[in-house]
Amino acid sequence: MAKDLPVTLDGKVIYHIKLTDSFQGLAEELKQLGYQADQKICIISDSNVAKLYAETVKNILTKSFPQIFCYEFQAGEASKNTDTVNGVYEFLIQNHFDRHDLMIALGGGVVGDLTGFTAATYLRGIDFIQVPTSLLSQVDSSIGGKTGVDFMQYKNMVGAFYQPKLVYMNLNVLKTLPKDQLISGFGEILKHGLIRNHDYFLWMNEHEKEILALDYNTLEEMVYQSCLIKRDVVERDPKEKGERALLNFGHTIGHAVEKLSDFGLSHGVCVGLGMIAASYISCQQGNLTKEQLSFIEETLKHFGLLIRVSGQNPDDVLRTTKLDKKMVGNQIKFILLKTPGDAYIEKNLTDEQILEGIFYIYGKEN
Ligand SMILES: NC(=O)c1ccc[n+]([C@@H]2O[C@H](COP(=O)([O-])OP(=O)(O)OC[C@H]3O[C@@H](n4cnc5c(N)ncnc54)[C@H](O)[C@@H]3O)[C@@H](O)[C@H]2O)c1
Ligand SMILES: O=C(O)C(=O)C[C@@H](O)[C@H](O)[C@H](O)COP(=O)(O)O
Ligand SMILES: [Zn+2]
Repeated sequence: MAKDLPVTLDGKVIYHIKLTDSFQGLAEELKQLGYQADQKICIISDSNVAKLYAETVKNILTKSFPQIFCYEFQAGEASKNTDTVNGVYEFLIQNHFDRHDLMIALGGGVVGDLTGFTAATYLRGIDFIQVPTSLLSQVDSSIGGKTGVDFMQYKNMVGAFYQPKLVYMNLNVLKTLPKDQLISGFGEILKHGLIRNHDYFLWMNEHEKEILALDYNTLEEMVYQSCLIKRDVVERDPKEKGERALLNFGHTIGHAVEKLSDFGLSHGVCVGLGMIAASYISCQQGNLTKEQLSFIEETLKHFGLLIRVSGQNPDDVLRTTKLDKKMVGNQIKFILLKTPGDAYIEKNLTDEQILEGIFYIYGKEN
């Protein structure tokens, strides 16, 4: 049975998040949304996902939508940039895409962020839908309309809030996802529990075995609960004026580690490290007990995430953290935990306090 989560903005349902076990229902969903046979569709995918799923999706759609085009780019974060966007613009122009046509992001967060940004800007905006295929993109990046690309090594520096018309996921594609990418997804999932729902964090602990064994029903419940948390936050604050910033828990330091690793460490792993640093700072602030910090560390470890890292200089990490777009004046907007399951925005941390958190994940606790 498919699961359906509507996303409401300004009192109106803007799109639905559909959790299914195949791509078969996609053509029907598009028809229900009013798309017609004379509209062109451009499927954007990366080199890994295209090989596995582009043909299948194309075949499913062709009967109802005969004008299907596929564009593929090299997989990886290094492709999430304006050069790749230019390539997509060219392809759309060459194939005469107009404002009534549709783009489909078939892939992980890189494909989703890049396709969404291209859709937001091509002809001042054409429709797009998200068909997320990585765990991370199913639980996080396909929802909420943050689109964008990296610029000069700065994460997500150029982008737009632009909502998809549909988020349609086939959970069975997780079977082909490499293990390290599954682990990356756990980073954002555990983040959802830590910022908003401690019971969900505990549920993850209790269901670790079934999750790691990819038991379908448990995975479906996990993805659903995570989508629910993210959906609720972005509905209340679509443009990150307040509460949505909590979704950045672990990202302030995490983005710096990600950049400094030259994107060699996955997004979710870096978010995990950032969450450990932020949890340590939360502990130093007197919010979390040492036992709570240890429990968070153990949980991340069980799901294959890193809790310590090496190879970078903590001072460089602090410097890079301070180059992030989340700076307000000279102050970093930092997300801390009041308690597991309840996060808040802290704008008054000193460099020394942040550095302590960074030192902690580099195994150099004072
Ligand atoms: N917009 C948002 O709200 C948001 C939220 C979280 C993360 N992000 C962004 O998302 C990106 C990370 O996304 P990601 O982790 O999906 O990375 P990704 O898109 O690079 O995908 C990870 C890898 O898995 C492969 N892959 C994807 N689905 C597969 C499948 N079913 N089978 C086999 N291989 C598959 C991809 O080809 C890629 O090699 C980052 O750029 C991050 O900044 C955005
Ligand atoms: O949706 C959000 O809001 C998030 O912050 C989700 C994050 O997991 C995601 O990595 C997001 O892309 C970070 O956005 P940024 O604005 O900090 O670059
Ligand atoms: Zn993230």
